[in-house]
Amino acid sequence: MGKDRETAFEDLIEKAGGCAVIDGGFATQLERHGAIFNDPLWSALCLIKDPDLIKRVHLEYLEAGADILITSSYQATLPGFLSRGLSIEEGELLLAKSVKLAVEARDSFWDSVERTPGHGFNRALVSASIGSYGAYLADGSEYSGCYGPEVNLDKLKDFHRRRLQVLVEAGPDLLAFETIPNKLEAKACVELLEEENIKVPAWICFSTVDGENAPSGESFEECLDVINKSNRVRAVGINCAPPHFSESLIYKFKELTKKAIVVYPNSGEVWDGRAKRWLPSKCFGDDKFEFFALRWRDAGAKLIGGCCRTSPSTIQAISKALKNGPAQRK
Ligand SMILES: C[S+](C)CC[C@H](N)C(=O)O
Ligand SMILES: N[C@@H](CCS)C(=O)O
Ligand SMILES: [Zn+2]
Repeated sequence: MGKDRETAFEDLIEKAGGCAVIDGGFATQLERHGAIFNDPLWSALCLIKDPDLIKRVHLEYLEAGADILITSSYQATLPGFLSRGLSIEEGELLLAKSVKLAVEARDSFWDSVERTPGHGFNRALVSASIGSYGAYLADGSEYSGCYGPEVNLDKLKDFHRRRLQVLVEAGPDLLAFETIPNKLEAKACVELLEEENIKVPAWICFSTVDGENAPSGESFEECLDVINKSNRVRAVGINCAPPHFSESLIYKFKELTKKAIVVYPNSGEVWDGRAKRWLPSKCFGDDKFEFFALRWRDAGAKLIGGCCRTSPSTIQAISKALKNGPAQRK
């Protein structure tokens, strides 16, 4: 990996004025366009059924001002694809395709704005999503951290290994481990990055349900201890948790790590893993995200975006708050 690629992450944060904007809920936006994910593959179904829609949603987030696109691979796994009758080769092609679609969207968007004076956009980076084991289980355990006694470190590493290799081979700028719910899985990710000699900069994000600890009940102090040992992890934070938890967690993480801090909360709604639906609960709108984004930046976050149930308009509100938004092209 060349020097430019190694520093692309830090360079982007600097170019963005000290705080880069991540995109918003990806599955959410696919669903708004009519995709249906009542399925163990959840949004990865779209990689099979409607890849053009994936590209369209990436473009919508770029238009909204996202500096970083997260790929559609959150729940795309080889065992998941195999259980649908696909071959290993077909599954690997779909994983690579998730990166390709985001890179194509980024490149075509950048081609279209690059020469417009004062456009206000940055050339976005593509972060390959690696959802937790709990996401694959599709039983809500990315929010409980309860993987059961038979799941050990080796099992988690085996689960993540081949997908990680295929995604890295496809050439993303970054890696996004998302909704990690316990220390064991954080350790598996860290060890895997080392064992596989992964040079692509990674972030690791935890979910939380109490706003203080990982969903497993383990403290972030012990979780971050594991992560701080790795130079391959460049940022750490929280995703898909209610936004009102973010500020105090940024302060907590600042005490626990020197790594860049990343937050991309959901809307505040709660996922019912059994019923596979979002429960109506306290929900924060775009105006609140605009307000919160400044507080998160002031608290020290370097990457800010949205997760489930947020949309391009949420990202536009965040971008407006953090950098006066991109010039509107419409
Ligand atoms: C981030 S959650 C809403 C993703 C969906 C979940 N893993 C499931 O399949 O039920
Ligand atoms: N990147 C995924 C995260 C789900 S928690 C998405 O936005 O759909
Ligand atoms: Zn989410």
